[in-house]
Amino acid sequence: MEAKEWRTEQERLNQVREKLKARIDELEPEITGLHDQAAEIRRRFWEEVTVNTSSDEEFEETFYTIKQQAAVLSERERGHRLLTQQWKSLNRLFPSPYFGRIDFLEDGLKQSEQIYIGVSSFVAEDGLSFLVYDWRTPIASLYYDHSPGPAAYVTPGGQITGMMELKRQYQIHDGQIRNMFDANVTIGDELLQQMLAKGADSQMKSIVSTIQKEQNAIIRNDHSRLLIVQGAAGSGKTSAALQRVAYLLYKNRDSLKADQIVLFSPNPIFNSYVSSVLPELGEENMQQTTLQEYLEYWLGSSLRLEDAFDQIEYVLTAQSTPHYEARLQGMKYKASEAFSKALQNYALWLGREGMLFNGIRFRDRDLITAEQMRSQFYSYDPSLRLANRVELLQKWLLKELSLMERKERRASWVEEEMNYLDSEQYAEIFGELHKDREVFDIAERYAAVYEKISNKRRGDEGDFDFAEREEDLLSQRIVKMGFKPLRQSVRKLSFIDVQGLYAQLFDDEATYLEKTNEIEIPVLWPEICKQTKEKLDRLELFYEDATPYLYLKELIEGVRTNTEIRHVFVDEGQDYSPFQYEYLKKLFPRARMTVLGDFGQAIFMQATNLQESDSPLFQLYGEAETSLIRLVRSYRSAREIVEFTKVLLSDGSEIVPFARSGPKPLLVTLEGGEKRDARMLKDIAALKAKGFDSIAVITKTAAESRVAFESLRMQEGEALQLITKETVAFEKGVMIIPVYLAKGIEFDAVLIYEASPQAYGRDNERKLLYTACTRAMHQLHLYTTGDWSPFLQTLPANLYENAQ
Ligand SMILES: Nc1ncnc2c1ncn2[C@@H]1O[C@H](COP(=O)(O)OP(=O)(O)OP(=O)(O)O)[C@@H](O)[C@H]1O
Repeated sequence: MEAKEWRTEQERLNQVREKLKARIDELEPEITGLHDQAAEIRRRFWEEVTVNTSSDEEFEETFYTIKQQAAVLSERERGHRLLTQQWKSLNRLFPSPYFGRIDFLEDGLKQSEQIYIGVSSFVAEDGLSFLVYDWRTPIASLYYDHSPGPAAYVTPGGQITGMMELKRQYQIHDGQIRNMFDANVTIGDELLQQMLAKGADSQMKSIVSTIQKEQNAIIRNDHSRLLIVQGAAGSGKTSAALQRVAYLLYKNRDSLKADQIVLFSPNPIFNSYVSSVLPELGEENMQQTTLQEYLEYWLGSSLRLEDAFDQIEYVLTAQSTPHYEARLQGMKYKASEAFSKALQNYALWLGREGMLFNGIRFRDRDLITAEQMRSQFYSYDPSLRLANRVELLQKWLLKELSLMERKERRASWVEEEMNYLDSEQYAEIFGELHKDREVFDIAERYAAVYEKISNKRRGDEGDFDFAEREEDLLSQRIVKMGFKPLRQSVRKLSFIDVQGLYAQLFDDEATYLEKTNEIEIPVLWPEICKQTKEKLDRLELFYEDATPYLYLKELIEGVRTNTEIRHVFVDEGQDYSPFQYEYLKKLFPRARMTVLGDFGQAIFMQATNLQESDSPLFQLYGEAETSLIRLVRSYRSAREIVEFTKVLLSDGSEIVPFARSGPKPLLVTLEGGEKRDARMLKDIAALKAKGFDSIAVITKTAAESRVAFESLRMQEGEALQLITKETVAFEKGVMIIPVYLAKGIEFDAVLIYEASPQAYGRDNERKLLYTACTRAMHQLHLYTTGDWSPFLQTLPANLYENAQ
């Protein structure tokens, strides 16, 4: 580019920075001023108001001055908050105020406008001219969606068309333009090249300056109830999702708060990996959770839930244990739509017969038996939904309990208890009584005044003496305390034996078919029943049972919902079952959903294909409200790695590598584990020397990770981090990690610990190997101490290098 052009741009940059600086300097005293004012108001709050409650008028006066004072305080605080936000965003802009520019001539206008785009907007003192446009403004979408030539963008007022005369990208550091490119086709590959050539980090980075057109469509999708993104490994799904959160927060800033958005992540480590992107963009983080956390929360403490990682560890390591096949069949079946239908039919059956209840017992006596509940339950109108009948039963139980409670006051244990109350309990009850007494006294005074004014004598009920009632009240209190847990458990619906109801499904084949109208069940059903029931008997639940169990619970008890949440994001969406989606939809009835995933990385048994037209996801909200966007360009890995990994997948042909070159993957064969470990340590040292500081040794399972960790450490592998399912964050360096915990994360170099047929031989292990290899950005090594996995043996030899 011409030197003159550079000079002009640098001058403009200097001017913008001067204005930024001036505004920052202007804001600082204002912020301090407001802060001090608010602090002062808080300090002297009570001095400024005179509290006087001697008469109604004084009380009212006091009330209003307090209210007024509180309003002044909150206004100062709000002002302070807003200015601080502004100050922060200006400071974020200062070192690098923008990354892009477009010159756009709108149809019908004579002069084109120069639009500079950065991470937030900056308006000149006149309050009208934008020196920098926020990347989320409607006009900024031109930058991502178009190349120079005819272009259009959509505003709330309609579409604006015109001609893009220039599209330019900048790399600016500390106020200096380091690089400048005029882009023509896509957003300059040069800048993207440079971004992608950088090293991996322990925290994900924002991609605002190089968002690609198809990613922009994900970010700005406003119309779909459900947006599905199927994208190859490294195609920027997670990146686009996080930018989308930032966009939604900006676009709906008056109505949407960050805590109304929830992201379901594959594991806790991923949570920390992505947690810095939004703050980097000046936004607060959304809520982040894992499905496991949610399931545990709703299940409560009555059952211990196996976690998804223990489940996958079982799938990958327990092949030779008895009844493995049955468990696998069970996992698949329990995640299927057929099972969800079966549960719905079961609920209909329960509407007619077979409900199970837990009787209510008190002091070793049956107060209300399960049988009584059952006959009461089935006495209600059978056309009512189960949940409505449960509600009626609950009301009935509470009423019955009140009647019983009243009767219970005369029981002999109550009198005994009164005598044996220890002083603390007595004091507590007496304290309560005292409060009652105050109420009682007021009522007495009121009644007396009323009597005098109306000249009417009150009825007999007012004529008692408080002292006489003390004993009565004491016994009332004692029984009430005894009944409290009973009432609480009725409110929590503990009288429904959900566990028994779920277990009863697994009694035997004939009754299962009868209760559910099912026709086809897994071949090894008897063994599946046995495993499920044994687990339940131990008050535990397999991971695959958790969602069906909660689903059944809700069919019976009614649905629980969270109406606060407006957007649900599900990352690694291929790992959720149709059941789990159904559950999330019910749980968040007011939310839109964005599901991001890659069926090529579906490593859990309950996987859902996201893109097939018969995918159950399309039925979730109906096809009319669902959009599917596919991402096929892979940005993470160097071209040679993408060429290699895409052939690993049987249907990966549509994955397109980004043109960034690196060494071919290296396949290293060694004799024995000791030699392999020694070679790996040597290779790690060499990779570090090349400047790679995020290196992962990826194993198939957690068990293998532990072995690898010990063995490499014994051979002097210094500073290795072992990553387990409990790890919540990681640092750059060398880590040993099972593949299912490395999901969604990336490393400069990846070393596959053992790529033998034993490790990656079965069909479901193909995707596991693919997932592991696609974590590599720049370099990929695979090791074996025997033969190579069949998935590697069939790869064309020109895709990799060999070493001994
Ligand atoms: N438009 C972009 N500009 C710059 N970098 C990008 C862009 N899109 C993606 N990347 C980079 O590519 C890498 C992979 O992105 P990301 O993790 O979002 O992909 P993903 O599709 O979620 O991958 P996976 O399915 O493997 O978890 C990241 O380093 C990300 O920064």
